[in-house]
Amino acid sequence: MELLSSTKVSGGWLKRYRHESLSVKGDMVFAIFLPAQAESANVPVLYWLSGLTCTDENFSQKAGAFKKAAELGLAIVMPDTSPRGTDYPAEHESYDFGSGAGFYVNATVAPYSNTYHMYDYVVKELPTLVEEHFPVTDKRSISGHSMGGHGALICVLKNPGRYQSVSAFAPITNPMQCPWGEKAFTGYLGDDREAWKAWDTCELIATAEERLPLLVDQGEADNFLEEQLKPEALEQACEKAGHELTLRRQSGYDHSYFFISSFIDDHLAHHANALGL
Ligand SMILES: CC(=O)Oc1ccc2c(C)cc(=O)oc2c1
Repeated sequence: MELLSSTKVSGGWLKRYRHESLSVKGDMVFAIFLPAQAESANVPVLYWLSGLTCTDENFSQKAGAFKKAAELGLAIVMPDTSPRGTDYPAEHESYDFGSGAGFYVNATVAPYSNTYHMYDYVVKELPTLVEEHFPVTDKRSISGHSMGGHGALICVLKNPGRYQSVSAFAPITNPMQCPWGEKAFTGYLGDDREAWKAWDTCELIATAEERLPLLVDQGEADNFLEEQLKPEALEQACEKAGHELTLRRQSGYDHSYFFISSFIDDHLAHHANALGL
């Protein structure tokens, strides 16, 4: 692992690293915030999954999360949103597919199937690396925004027992039924829509083995609300399955990090509570 930068913030440290990933067969960059408490004890970790076009840096620079995380004694790990450094067909042509848009799946369609294994990376490889090299416990929570909200929800639903809590900001709740998801799933997973169900929150909710309560914030002035995000689909799936959902429709908020920064403290408190902080 190569340390790229180290910055003191809120009494803790924000560090960025580059490392060689086996899951994506190439270099990946991630950031970790370590609160001051990590100097004397191991602390639990919140994994933050960012949305389309983002890198590890959007959350660290715009969410305003570190003051509260420092108070709580919570580490935050921020991975990138796709493999980098390849040049596959269509990989760099649009903001919603390929580079910056890994969708947290394991691609099965060539050539993306060579390296687009963001699910394995964020669920297994990165936590193993983090828990080996940093003063953290194996108590994990996960959250994310938009494409990353979809990622956080599927990671929890597919891995009972692995996370203590989950939340999301404006998640893509039903990717099988929206343009972003249909494009990404066709490109990464192929034409068989049955295979897509294993990566769709609304499908996974029906058969989940563990039912961690979901905290979701959704801006009512979000331009992507009706066509892409579909919070009502999540409401219906949760209602049908008896899955606890706190869906907060936030008047006037859009899809930006201004929205995230307005409510991130509530999400950190939700995770801290589940993590016993
Ligand atoms: C920094 C920032 O604003 O990030 C951002 C902007 C737009 C989007 C969209 C449209 C989708 C998504 O998944 O993430 C995302 C993130």
